[in-house]
Amino acid sequence: MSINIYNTLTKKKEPFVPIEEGKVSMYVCGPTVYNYIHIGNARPAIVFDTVRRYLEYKGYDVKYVLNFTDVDDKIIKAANDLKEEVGTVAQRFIDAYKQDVHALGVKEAAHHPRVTESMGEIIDFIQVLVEKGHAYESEGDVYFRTRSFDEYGKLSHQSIDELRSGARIQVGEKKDDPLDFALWKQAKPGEIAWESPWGQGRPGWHIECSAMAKKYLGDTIDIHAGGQDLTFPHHENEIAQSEAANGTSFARYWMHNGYINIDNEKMSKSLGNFVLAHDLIEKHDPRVLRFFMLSVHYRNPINFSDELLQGAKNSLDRIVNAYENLEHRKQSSTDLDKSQDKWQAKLQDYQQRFDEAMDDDFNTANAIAVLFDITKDANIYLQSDHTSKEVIEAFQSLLEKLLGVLGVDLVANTDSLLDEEVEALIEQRIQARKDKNFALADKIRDDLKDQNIILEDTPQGTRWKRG
Ligand SMILES: Nc1ncnc2c1ncn2[C@@H]1O[C@H](COP(=O)(O)OP(=O)(O)OP(=O)(O)O)[C@@H](O)[C@H]1O
Ligand SMILES: [Zn+2]
Repeated sequence: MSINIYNTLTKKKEPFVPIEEGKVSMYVCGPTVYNYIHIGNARPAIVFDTVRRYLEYKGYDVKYVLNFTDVDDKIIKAANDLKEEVGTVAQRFIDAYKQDVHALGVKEAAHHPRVTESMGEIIDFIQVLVEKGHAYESEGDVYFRTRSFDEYGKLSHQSIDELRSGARIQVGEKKDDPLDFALWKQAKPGEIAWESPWGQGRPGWHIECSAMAKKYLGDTIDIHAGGQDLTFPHHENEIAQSEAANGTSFARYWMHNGYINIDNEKMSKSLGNFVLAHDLIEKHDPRVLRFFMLSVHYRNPINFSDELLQGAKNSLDRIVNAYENLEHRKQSSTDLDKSQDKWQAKLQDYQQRFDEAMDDDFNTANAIAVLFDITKDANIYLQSDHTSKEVIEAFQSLLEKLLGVLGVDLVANTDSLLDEEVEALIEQRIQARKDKNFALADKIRDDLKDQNIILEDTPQGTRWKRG
């Protein structure tokens, strides 16, 4: 059976057919890095990582790209408030993002493009739009001419007339039509800026994703994803820019996750009703947060509460306990068990049911229900007088494999080192080298690498970063 994906573009579940057999290109809109992420921001990171993991489990080679918006109004404001450089603030929160999502079991992306490192591609992209008559300069700004793109509104299923009736030109905007949007913004005095054919300025938000997706994944990508609030205007505008410039379809499947709410209101930085992922991870095993997110279908809203999180913890504990009981029982098990075939067949059936749930638009809630059934059966099996090592191992390896698809390790993840711990290890390594204990120095370097921490020895000393 094929994987069916709910496509926001068609409002239907459609069988997934990649552009190139066996390969999937996936672009996920990443964070604007001016603050720590809250658990709402963690939701797209976790659900689309799970989509990726399932595609990989099904044998696809997935190229996953997630961008960082490292210059925009909010970051500039944060930098001014903190009296720091924009780049310093952005780097701090990129590191924090990587640390948080790594702790949450999110696999590393193939590329993490940043706006400030993609200025050439962004300017070229805007130039093509200007040349093709889809964009115009106005007093140092450049705007996309929305009415030049006939299909504008197709993702959010709104007609251009409906959209226009609600739009107003804001003070300071120099555009012809209220629906036009900025591709390039002239710099205000003293603001961070880049040189362009239209003078000093910086890109608008939407254009970065069109330019970076093209650079890393080509004109047409398989899956484009993000939170539901990005559907309009961000993704609508990405489609307009990319299809107008490239003359071909931009993304075949558009996926959007639902919100994490608090008291039925969207968790957001601006409302101040947020729980930082970082704080939650310090108090709870990060696997619980991941498991909690996946216990609801990704398109449904989640109303966050401590009780729900506790419920997820109890559920995960049940699975982990069964796994550990299997481990204990393994030693006293023999190879002689006549019921072996029956259990092996049952386990195969469970895997099939898990796959069916995931094939149905990545229904992790139903997939987790299958994991509970396996757990229940494992407990029943453990009550038999005679248990077979092979059946025990089959139970364990199925649980490992299927939880692995959900990105949940059966063994607690202790590898999210704090900055101070990394620095202490680096000190130890420096000492080891002074002592000519190169074996220890290399071991520390390798251990850190396993934790996604890269060391760089420079004449000024050892620098480190999260990979
Ligand atoms: N409450 C939420 N539930 C689920 N996803 C969310 C929530 N808030 C933001 N997202 C998603 O998080 C990702 C990161 O977005 P970004 O850093 O731009 O956050 P944001 O939208 O500015 O957050 P906020 O709304 O808190 O200001 C986006 O895909 C966005 O759709
Ligand atoms: Zn985007």
